[in-house]
Amino acid sequence: MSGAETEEVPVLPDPLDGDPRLPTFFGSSWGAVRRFRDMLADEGVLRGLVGPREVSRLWERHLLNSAAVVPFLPTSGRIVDLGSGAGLPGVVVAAMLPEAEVVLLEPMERRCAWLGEVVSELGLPNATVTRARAEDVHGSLTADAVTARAVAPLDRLYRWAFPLLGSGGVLVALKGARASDEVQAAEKAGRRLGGGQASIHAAHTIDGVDETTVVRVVREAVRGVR
Ligand SMILES: C[S@@+](CC[C@H](N)C(=O)[O-])C[C@H]1O[C@@H](n2cnc3c(N)ncnc32)[C@H](O)[C@@H]1O
Repeated sequence: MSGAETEEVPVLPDPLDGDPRLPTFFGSSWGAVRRFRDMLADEGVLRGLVGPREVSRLWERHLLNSAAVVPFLPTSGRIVDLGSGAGLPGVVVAAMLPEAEVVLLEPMERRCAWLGEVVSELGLPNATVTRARAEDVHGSLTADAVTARAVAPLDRLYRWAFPLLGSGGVLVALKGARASDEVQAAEKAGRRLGGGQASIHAAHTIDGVDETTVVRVVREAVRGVR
């Protein structure tokens, strides 16, 4: 093969594919989550929404990682997935929390088209797609909770997410190993914007799968905050 040709990435099997603990873990959302996994592995890769190397770790790195936010969310009300991208964690959240209304907020047209197809294919009546940047829907979109994965550093997330939340609303962000540094660095900005104390959690899904770091912040004061 000449150097100019596209590199073929061998698709390795996902060690968790076929693991009997997955249907048990996902319960009634299993069918939808399983179909979402297949869509990501096929069309998601072809359309450049997921890297080919991710196919062998879709369960651990993406789907279980997304499911890890669910225990930190309200089970009803409106949840906005800010910067939903390929639908992570929003699609998984919508499948697992059928009583909640989930808004997949994403500015990129191509990703919104994908999200619309996923919602329709999975038959998720509680999920909708909104094409916008978070800062452009301040004042017109409100939420009881906002989720965000791999979108922006915390201080920027506070600026984008808090105006969507009323008092008592929660921001639930999936973060990496440096979450506590980020929390510290963003503390002043968070307080100024009406956020309470951020808590950091190691979220467990199934044994043998890396825990996910979740940062949860409740929005306290709303009046007078800019
Ligand atoms: C790195 S991707 C992560 C996507 C997905 N959350 C995931 O974990 O796979 C970041 C996403 O945030 C979106 N984004 C960037 N700025 C945004 C903004 N101001 N408001 C809403 N979404 C934004 C991008 O279009 C992109 O789809």
